[in-house]
Amino acid sequence: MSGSNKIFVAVVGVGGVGKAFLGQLEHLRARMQRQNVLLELVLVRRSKKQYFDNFAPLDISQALQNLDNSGNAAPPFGETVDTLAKAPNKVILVDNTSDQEIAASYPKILSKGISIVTPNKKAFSDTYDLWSQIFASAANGTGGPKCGYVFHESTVGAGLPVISTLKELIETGDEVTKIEGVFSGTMSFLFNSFMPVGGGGGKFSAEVKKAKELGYTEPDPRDDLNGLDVARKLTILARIAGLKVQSPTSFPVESLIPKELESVSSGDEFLEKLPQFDDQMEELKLSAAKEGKVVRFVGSIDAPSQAVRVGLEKFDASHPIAALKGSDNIISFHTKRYGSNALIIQGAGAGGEVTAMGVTGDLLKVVRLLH
Ligand SMILES: NC(=O)C1=CN([C@@H]2O[C@H](COP(=O)(O)OP(=O)(O)OC[C@H]3O[C@@H](n4cnc5c(N)ncnc54)[C@H](OP(=O)(O)O)[C@@H]3O)[C@@H](O)[C@H]2O)C=CC1
Ligand SMILES: N[C@@H](CC=O)C(=O)O
Ligand code: NA
Repeated sequence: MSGSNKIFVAVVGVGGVGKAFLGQLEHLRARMQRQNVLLELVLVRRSKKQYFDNFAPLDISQALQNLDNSGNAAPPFGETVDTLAKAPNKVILVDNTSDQEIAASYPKILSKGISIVTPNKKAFSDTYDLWSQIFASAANGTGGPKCGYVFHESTVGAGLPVISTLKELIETGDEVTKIEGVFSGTMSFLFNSFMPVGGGGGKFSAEVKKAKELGYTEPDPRDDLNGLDVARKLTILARIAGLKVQSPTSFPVESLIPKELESVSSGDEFLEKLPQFDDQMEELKLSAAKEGKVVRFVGSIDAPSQAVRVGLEKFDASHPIAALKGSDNIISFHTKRYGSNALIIQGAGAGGEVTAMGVTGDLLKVVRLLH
């Protein structure tokens, strides 16, 4: 197989999503090989360790053991990027972390010709300036053919085709007037299980622990409960829709973090103390039940007024949002073309495998663009 048919893959972050991604990479590698494209895993990295053997291909099924047993202390991330930029083949960097510093270096990575696929929301929902720099440095932005490509489907709705759908609506000339729905797998799971239609449900704090165990929450679940994870997703969608949203804190975001726990120092301490506030959530449940309703955590973007909001809302039991199950997201695109019947996307919005699917799908898009 000629060198030009070879593409190097470097994986940073091997938690819930990263592990599932490695499994899917193995499957994709076998498929691509039949099409004469060789995907070679050449680097794996976690927070403190890195395994890299001068671009020698790693056995994907052994990569995690190699990292943990034979990996070296991770060098500064910038050094790793400089090494990857010298690769004899095209490189795709898969960022499966939620690291802000890695996210901030995307423009530099792309301008060195390295492509990026990622579920990390940080870069795309930070300042508008960083957003502009990323797409000014990307071959699928305005950066030119020597730059890398960037795709981030799993930053909204995990593997659900939310970003690709919104882009296609816009690129084919539709006018998006409103985007609304449930954008968090964690929040969906919490309210569906703590406040199900018809009554009952577990303690709120116990459901938060379950959501973490199921791999739905951010590494620190406070990033879900403070509404910021949903605010980041809405910032990303609003920007794709053409709104110059400056940051995920530039519009109203309702937090579910009890005032008394705002200053606790760690996620573990937060989870330990959260049961003390279950009564407050029970009150919320009872007051909605008195009106025959349930509460859900939703978000919306109104394009004409440029209004974005994130928070709790009450719904009748018959509403599709009230009837969601598990970690399901539901996202409605109201557009000129779709008229009074919105285009609706629904399905699991969190979890390792479904999130990795969006990342692997993005990797495939880059592979096709590079060939
Ligand atoms: N889980 C989900 O359902 C979804 C997640 N996402 C996004 O996917 C990303 C990963 O989530 P998830 O897998 O659940 O998170 P995890 O906490 O399970 O895994 C994070 C991984 O990133 C590694 N990591 C953290 N910081 C660094 C760093 N500076 N350098 C190298 N590696 C680092 C961690 O290292 P170590 O192993 O050493 O701790 C770990 O392997 C996040 O951005 C999240 O927002 C998006 C959609 C859905
Ligand atoms: N924590 C997030 C993970 C996916 O983006 C969520 O619960 O939706
Ligand atoms: Na998605």
